[in-house]
Amino acid sequence: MMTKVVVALGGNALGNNLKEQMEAVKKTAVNVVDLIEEDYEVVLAHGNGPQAGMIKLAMDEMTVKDPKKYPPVSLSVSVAMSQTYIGYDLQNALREEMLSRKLEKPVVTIATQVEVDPNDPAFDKPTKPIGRFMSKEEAMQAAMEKDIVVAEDAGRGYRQVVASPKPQEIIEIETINHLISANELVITCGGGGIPVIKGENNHLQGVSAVIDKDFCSALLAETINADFLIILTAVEQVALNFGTPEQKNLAKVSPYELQKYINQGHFAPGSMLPKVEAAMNFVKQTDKKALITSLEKAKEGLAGKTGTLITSN
Ligand SMILES: Nc1ncnc2c1ncn2[C@@H]1O[C@H](COP(=O)(O)OP(=O)(O)O)[C@@H](O)[C@H]1O
Ligand SMILES: NC(=O)OP(=O)(O)O
Repeated sequence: MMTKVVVALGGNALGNNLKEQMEAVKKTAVNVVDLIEEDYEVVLAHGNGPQAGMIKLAMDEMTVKDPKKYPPVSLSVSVAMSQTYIGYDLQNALREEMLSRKLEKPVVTIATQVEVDPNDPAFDKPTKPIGRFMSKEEAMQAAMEKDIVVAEDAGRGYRQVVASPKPQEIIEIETINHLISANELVITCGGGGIPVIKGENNHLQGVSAVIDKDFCSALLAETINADFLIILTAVEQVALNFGTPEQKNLAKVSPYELQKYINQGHFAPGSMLPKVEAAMNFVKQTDKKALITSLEKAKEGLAGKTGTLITSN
């Protein structure tokens, strides 16, 4: 039996704009195809914060200029656009990398909708950073002029923040399972999925939110019965006292210990916190393993040589 792994790609795997993304996905493809060559059954998910924010901002600016010609585009549609645009680049880079290694594996991006609870308290408190980073002054001006909420993002500058409800159910799960069984490389749950609520007559209504891709990847991993959830980001290991002289990297940690470290405030909200919470919840729910490491170290991490392994054993 192959080991099934859900790989969640972070911002550094995709870059912040079209040009950066085109370059970044080439390196991402090399690292992902390395795992496929090692006989892992890989299912890919990815973030979309910079991209969804960029698309929404561009659409809003057009609407302000000429609302008749350019009617407003909702955030859920911007998320849908970001899924396809990122999936398109990733899909192409993966296809090219696999063919260069004589691997014949079809690769497909699924426009994935994810149900959220309309009563999720997250709708009343925007926390998810999207779009580009701004200075404090720029952010305050944007908040006044564009009717958006802004907040400081983990010590890295200011960004727009939007509601981020928890993912409840992946609508296209049957298709995802079907394509995995058919040995396809599936890209799904991009940007945490298009957030929808169930309406009347089977209608799925998009809602104004961006789901956290780490939580959605954990739900995906649990739902498809994955053996491993791998969250790839810009750091090789999760750390205590991150960025201080007392920094201590974690190699192996139990959900119980992680909860203790979360309570002690070691992980920045909006950056490392959702990753450790998603990994911890997956391990608690399934008794399987999760790994947090960098894109470049994914293969070594799976071989137990680096990264932060979250396991109950
Ligand atoms: N305790 C911590 N240990 C390691 N990294 C941390 C910690 N707290 C915050 N970080 C920061 O969180 C970043 C990952 O979050 P982010 O960049 O938002 O994720 P993504 O890769 O999904 O875009 C790391 O690159 C690091 O700078
Ligand atoms: N949707 C989401 O979590 O995107 P980022 O990983 O880019 O923040």
